[in-house]
Amino acid sequence: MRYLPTGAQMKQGDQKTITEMGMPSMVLMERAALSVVEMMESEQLDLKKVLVVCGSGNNGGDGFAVARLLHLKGYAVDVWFVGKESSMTEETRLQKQIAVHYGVPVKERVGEDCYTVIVDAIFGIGLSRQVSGTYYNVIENLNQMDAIKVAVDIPSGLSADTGDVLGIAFAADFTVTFAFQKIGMLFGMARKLVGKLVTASIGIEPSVYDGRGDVCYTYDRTDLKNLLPARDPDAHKGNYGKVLLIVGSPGMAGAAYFSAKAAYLTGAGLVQIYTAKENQSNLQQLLPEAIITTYERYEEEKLKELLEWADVVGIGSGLSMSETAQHLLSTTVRCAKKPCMIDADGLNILSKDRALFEKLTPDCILTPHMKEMAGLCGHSVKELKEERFRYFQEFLGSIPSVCVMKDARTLVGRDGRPVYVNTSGNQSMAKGGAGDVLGGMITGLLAQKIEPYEAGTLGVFLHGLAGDAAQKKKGSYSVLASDILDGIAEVLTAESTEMILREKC
Ligand SMILES: NC(=O)C1=CN([C@@H]2O[C@H](COP(=O)(O)OP(=O)(O)OC[C@H]3O[C@@H](n4cnc5c(N)ncnc54)[C@H](O)[C@@H]3O)[C@@H](O)[C@H]2O)[C@@H](O)CC1
Ligand SMILES: Nc1ncnc2c1ncn2[C@@H]1O[C@H](COP(=O)(O)OP(=O)(O)O)[C@@H](O)[C@H]1O
Ligand SMILES: [K+]
Repeated sequence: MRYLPTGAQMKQGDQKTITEMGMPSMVLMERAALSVVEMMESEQLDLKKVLVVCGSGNNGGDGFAVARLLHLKGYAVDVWFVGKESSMTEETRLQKQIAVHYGVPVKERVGEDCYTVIVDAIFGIGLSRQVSGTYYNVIENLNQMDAIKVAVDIPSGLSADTGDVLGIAFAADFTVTFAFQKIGMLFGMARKLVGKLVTASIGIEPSVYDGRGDVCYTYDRTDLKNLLPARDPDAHKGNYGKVLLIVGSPGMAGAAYFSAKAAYLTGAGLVQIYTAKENQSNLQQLLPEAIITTYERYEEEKLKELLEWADVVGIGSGLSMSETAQHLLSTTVRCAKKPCMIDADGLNILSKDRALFEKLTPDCILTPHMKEMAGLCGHSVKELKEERFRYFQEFLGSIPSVCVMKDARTLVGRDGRPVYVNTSGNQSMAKGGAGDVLGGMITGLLAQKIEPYEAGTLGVFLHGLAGDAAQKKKGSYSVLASDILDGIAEVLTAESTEMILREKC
């Protein structure tokens, strides 16, 4: 698990380390600078002539320290100080003095010199407003220079909170960020402007955020072993849950297939699909492992019997917005009284039926993509993209359920729990059927008695890993939902092989 702080939260982490651990600010800065130099050397950058551009804040202080360390290693370095003397922090003033004492040339302007590497230490997480005036011109100028570009902590001009470009931003080839990747680096233009990212440990420990519900987090592959439910050698299929999937409509057998197969591949014990009669023979051939039950019209008693049978329910993928679909959803939400994943058309129906929306329970998990989310919360997709955290939190405050807001960076949350930000997955997954697979996976995890919030975070993470495995085989263009299904098996096979090896050791 890895925290993803905002700029302000990172500052609190710095301060806590300084005041509570007694770690001097100058030591943190030295370690930050050392990590930048280490990256530049290990990446074998051409350090023939380096320009370090420093602002007046502590980001500039890091820059002066980087320049001094490079100078002492014998590299030719110039510092271009573009900040204001009057607004320098105490640490930066000190770093500037030290650099000057060691003989580092500090310039007020740069002329025609050619540099092989440019280090950007103008603004870090303290950027608080639009970049304008001289700073704008400097960054514009640096972006036009023909050199390898290295950003200290975050490219200057990028918001550490949103990834927005505040006027203009340094376009880095490499960024060395300190202690934690900042949340903004995952969104918007940041993904293009950060370049290759190195997260350097400088003495600020993750424990600075322990117990805080407001700091977002993500998972890495190494977390998987602690997240997956154990498989008991004495188990029978009943141990891993009975899944009822109310999915698919005439012409939408695929959604039923993808979600049911995904539930099985993720570990569910038994999967029953309740779908339109027209899909029966197709589904029986596609997935003989599933029980297929069908309807021609809405039958309340039959549905209630199936809801009684199930341990968990998944509803909505490819369901359509027909009257039958509306009855199916309404009865499920009102009567299921068990964990229930609601996807796709289930969500579209919910956004039009506010009385039903009010019946959502803590056992429900909604999986809207941005357009479905717009329908549910009443904000446009544009607004959601611009202020995704604000509207997501607002929505969580209005429901007792878990919400998985799907996008290139999917968010998972529940009111009162921290927001999970997914960092697995890739652009090859922007294809029809990928969401059906996710819905099935989450339902499969619910069936294994994982709580809805954890089923959401783990399901989304695993789904992305499965997409990454698919992309390795099929590239960024040709991945189909069925390749993501294969990816689930690949990821879980690798993980269970490791589990077996660990048990034997
Ligand atoms: N002890 C610490 O606090 C540590 C800080 N570190 C570095 O310090 C950075 C944060 O330092 P600061 O909080 O001093 O902030 P910054 O160095 O990011 O810059 C803030 C300064 O820029 C000004 N400013 C903000 N936006 C502006 C704009 N658009 N136009 C003009 N001026 C603007 C602010 O008024 C302030 O003077 C981190 O990113 C990191 O590089 C690291 O050395 C680790 C330890
Ligand atoms: N660029 C991307 N990067 C990472 N994940 C992606 C990307 N594009 C799509 N996905 C994932 O693929 C899934 C698509 O879901 P959805 O839009 O509901 O698809 P469908 O309804 O066609 O099945 C979501 O889980 C989303 O997070
Ligand atoms: K910077």
